[in-house]
Amino acid sequence: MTDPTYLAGFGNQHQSEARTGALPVGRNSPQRCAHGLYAELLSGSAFTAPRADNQRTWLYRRQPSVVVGGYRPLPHATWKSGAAQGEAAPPDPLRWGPSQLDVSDGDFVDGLRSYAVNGEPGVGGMTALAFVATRPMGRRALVNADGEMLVVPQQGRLLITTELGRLEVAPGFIALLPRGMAFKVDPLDVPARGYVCENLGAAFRLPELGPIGSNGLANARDFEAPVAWYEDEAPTSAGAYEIVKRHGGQLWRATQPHSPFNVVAWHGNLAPYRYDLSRFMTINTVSFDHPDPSIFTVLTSPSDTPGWANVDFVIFPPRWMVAEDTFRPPWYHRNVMSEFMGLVLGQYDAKPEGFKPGGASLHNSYVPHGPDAEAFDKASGAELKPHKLDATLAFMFETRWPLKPTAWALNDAPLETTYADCWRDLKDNFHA
Ligand SMILES: O=C(O)Cc1cc(O)ccc1O
Ligand SMILES: [Fe+2]
Repeated sequence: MTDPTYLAGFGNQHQSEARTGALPVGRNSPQRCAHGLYAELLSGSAFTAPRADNQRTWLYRRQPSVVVGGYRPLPHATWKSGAAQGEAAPPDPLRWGPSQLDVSDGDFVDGLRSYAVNGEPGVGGMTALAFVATRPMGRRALVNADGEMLVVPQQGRLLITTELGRLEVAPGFIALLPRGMAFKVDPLDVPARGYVCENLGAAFRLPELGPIGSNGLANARDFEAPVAWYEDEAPTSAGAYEIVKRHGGQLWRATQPHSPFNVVAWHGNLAPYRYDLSRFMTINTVSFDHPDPSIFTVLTSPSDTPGWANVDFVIFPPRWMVAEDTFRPPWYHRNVMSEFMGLVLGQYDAKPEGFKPGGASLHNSYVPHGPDAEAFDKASGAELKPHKLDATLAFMFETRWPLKPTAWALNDAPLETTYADCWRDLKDNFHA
């Protein structure tokens, strides 16, 4: 397929029509919509949320979403969400090798596996997941009524079809799929692999820039929403669609005789996006010391306490290291926030050898961690010339709530049993 076209800008009041005249002018709910369409409102916030946080989109579609059969439970062995679906595990650092690509043939939904969970669906928190997809979802769509889905492809391109249109993403991009909006994720290369953050809290937004000013980090104009697109099929020839719904921390399924991708026109500010992470304007020290990683925040889901994110999406992109008289990799630390990390490509400076693309780590609340012994030795002796960390892309889902690993993560994923050994050779070098 040709790359779909896009509308630029995060949070804008976008509008798009796939048939001329399908969008009503100057009103949302005309007595009769053009082309025989139905008007439907999708809200992302309470009606009375402050204007700056208010999100909603009007959909003009061939049939409304209410035309769907009754839902029945759909078992899923590895997609867990909410602290109640996690396991009690010792407060050790955890690390996994690349998530398995050779799981049995399946689509994006089949291939979702939660590493770690917190919060409660419908209340807040997040889930860190791996996905693998070896086939398209076909006539199957996912609606996550519990949370927004942030997709981080690691291997293989994806075509994501949403009610508002189509997005193509490759490794190095992210896709943001609003809570409650139907979508399907189809691999353009197989197998496709990556990570997902299921955000059960407030919708992701761009972080405040404070003294940075009015530009920088992820710039709003670089986020791309899809243009309207619908499956152009005759009602009689269509065949059933399976709607898989995430609701209350479990899956449900129903069938409907028509495609949910039947929105001919839409307008509003609740939209899916893709974002090319290479557009991130990275800021770092030009003097000394290692800044807090919050300086690399792409998107944040705030909690009700200012500054304490339900989840931050943070990246470690290619960048120049120029700090003088500084230990340049991350410092040793223990944080109240919990850190789930993944690696899209290359090496991560705190663990150049041990952390593999497609792998993951979990440093839970107050679990001590930092550079492995090899990275410490190298960085302590390095000549501090300007140095480009290149061909690398790591990321972190950082959350204020402790994370619980899942049974899959502890028993079936490629969990390393000797991770903590990477710090064993950090000797007592004290000399009085
Ligand atoms: O632990 C990690 O590797 C993530 C991290 C990176 C960094 O530069 C500073 C703090 C931090 O938690
Ligand atoms: Fe950390």
